Amino acid sequence: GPSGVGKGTLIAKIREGFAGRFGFSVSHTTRKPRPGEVHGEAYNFVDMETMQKELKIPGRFLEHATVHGNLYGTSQEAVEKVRQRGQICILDVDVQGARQIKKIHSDFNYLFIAPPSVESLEKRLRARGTETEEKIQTRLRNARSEIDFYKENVDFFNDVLVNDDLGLASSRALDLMRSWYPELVQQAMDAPDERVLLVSCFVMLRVVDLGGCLRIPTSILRSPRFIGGP
Ligand SMILES: Nc1ncnc2c1ncn2[C@@H]1O[C@H](COP(=O)(O)OP(=O)(O)OP(=O)(O)O)[C@@H](O)[C@H]1O
Repeated sequence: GPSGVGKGTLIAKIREGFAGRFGFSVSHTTRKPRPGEVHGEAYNFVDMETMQKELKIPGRFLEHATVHGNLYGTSQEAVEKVRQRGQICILDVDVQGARQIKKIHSDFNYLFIAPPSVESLEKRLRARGTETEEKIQTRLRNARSEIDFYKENVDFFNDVLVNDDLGLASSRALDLMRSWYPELVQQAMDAPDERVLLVSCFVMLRVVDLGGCLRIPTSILRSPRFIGGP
């Protein structure tokens, strides 16, 4: 999706929603870090000369693009690192990047994040306060062409998500991940639940009570949760 549509925000929500199950591949970029962005976490920040050299190495990058005068790229190594940790890899790329990756990996899932309108996108870019007026205008022009690509190539994407209300969009994103990766649902069902905790409490209370140190009222012990009775 276009710059400022909320890709980073929604990726964070997905990763929070399925703790440890999704990994974010770290892209390379020649753009300058924004305040608070850490090298190797937000991006691998490199200079133009280094990036151009690395792009010439066959198989080093899955995709690369020049966006707003800066080079961005996803290395094969970044994706492999995430997979080796047993995580589902999320790639945060623009439409140009997605088109290159799809030539190699048609088996990946492609999600287009759309703004409710170009006007709302403009508001968000301004509110984020990270761009100059000139950059905002360039990003809006690019956004219009990305939205046009989506409209003309709906089948390119496995799905589209309109990032309107953040709470609703996040919950739709989580539902979509559950439908794409059913193992996420299975793992949640396999996780220990409160019944295990209750049984442990019961066993502990019984042991303590047998020692005569604790008097548990019989009304509690007879409650249906305390299966063993007094
Ligand atoms: N649903 C939403 N409603 C209002 N504001 C939002 C919503 N989603 C994200 N934002 C805000 O919009 C701004 C842009 O979001 P974000 O940085 O996640 O976009 P992005 O698509 O990752 O942009 P870029 O590609 O430029 O990195 C941020 O300030 C974010 O807090």
